[in-house]
Amino acid sequence: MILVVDVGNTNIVLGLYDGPALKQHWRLSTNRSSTVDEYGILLTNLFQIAGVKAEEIKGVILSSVVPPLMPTLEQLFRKYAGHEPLIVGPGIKTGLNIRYENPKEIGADRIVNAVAGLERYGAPLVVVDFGTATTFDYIDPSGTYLGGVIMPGVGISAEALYQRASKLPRIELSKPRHVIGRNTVAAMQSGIIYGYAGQVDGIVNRIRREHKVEPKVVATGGLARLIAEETETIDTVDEMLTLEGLRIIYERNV
Ligand SMILES: Nc1ncnc2c1ncn2[C@@H]1O[C@H](COP(=O)(O)OP(=O)(O)O)[C@@H](O)[C@H]1O
Ligand SMILES: CC(C)(COP(=O)(O)O)[C@@H](O)C(=O)NCCC(=O)O
Ligand SMILES: [K+]
Repeated sequence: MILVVDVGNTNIVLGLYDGPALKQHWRLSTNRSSTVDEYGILLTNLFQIAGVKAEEIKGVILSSVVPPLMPTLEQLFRKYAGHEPLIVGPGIKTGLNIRYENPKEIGADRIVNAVAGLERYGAPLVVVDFGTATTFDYIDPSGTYLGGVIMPGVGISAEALYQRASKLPRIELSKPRHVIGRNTVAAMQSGIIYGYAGQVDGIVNRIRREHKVEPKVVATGGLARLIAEETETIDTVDEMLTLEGLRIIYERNV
């Protein structure tokens, strides 16, 4: 079995693959101050609950967009999973042809999503990842990664309203029944959810026009399902896309 790990700004998602089959997956919060042993306790408990022995793990692959956590995580997998993790970054074979001005600048999660997306859905393709930030990645009809769009995430957008306007509360990210809110919370939920869906459709339609393509559009990330239901342009939600990409990249490097 191999352990795949995606470190985002909000969550660390782990998956355990037996060949191509995802056996288990877990979500931890990304805590920049947790120690190796604190994460180690979590990992050990998760393995124990799932009935997995550390010896069964043949390798670990890690993608991260949180550089300060890297030393802790590298040590974590050395100490608690018995492996030096393969890190998605310079020197690794992804099989993806990239045309970003500076490929080193792209978040590893975006590369991983593009690899899995291309493998599963083909090109042309847009992958939308609803994480702390929302990212769009565009792969042209020839299968080349061209770049994309980064916008404030759904959670960040809601948080900004609460932080900056005295009378606006923190809200639950759920769909209101109507677009016209008749109280503050419903009005804010409408703005965030329906507004966000409109932004996503706006970006995808702009990509279509600028590139004269009809790409397949796949969404992933913590909040994908909530928003995708309200959009007109997202075709599929694939929650495990990032984990799948990590598994594919691992196999391309062993
Ligand atoms: N299964 C879930 N259901 C609902 N919300 C979720 C779920 N997982 C994550 N979220 C929320 O989605 C947001 C983005 O999460 P995630 O995709 O893990 O971000 P990142 O990759 O940046 O760490 C966060 O606000 C998180 O609380
Ligand atoms: C855009 C991101 C912050 C998204 O991260 P996430 O929301 O998954 O935590 C991350 O992919 C990142 O830090 N990217 C570097 C800039 C770039 O991709 O060009
Ligand atoms: K992510």
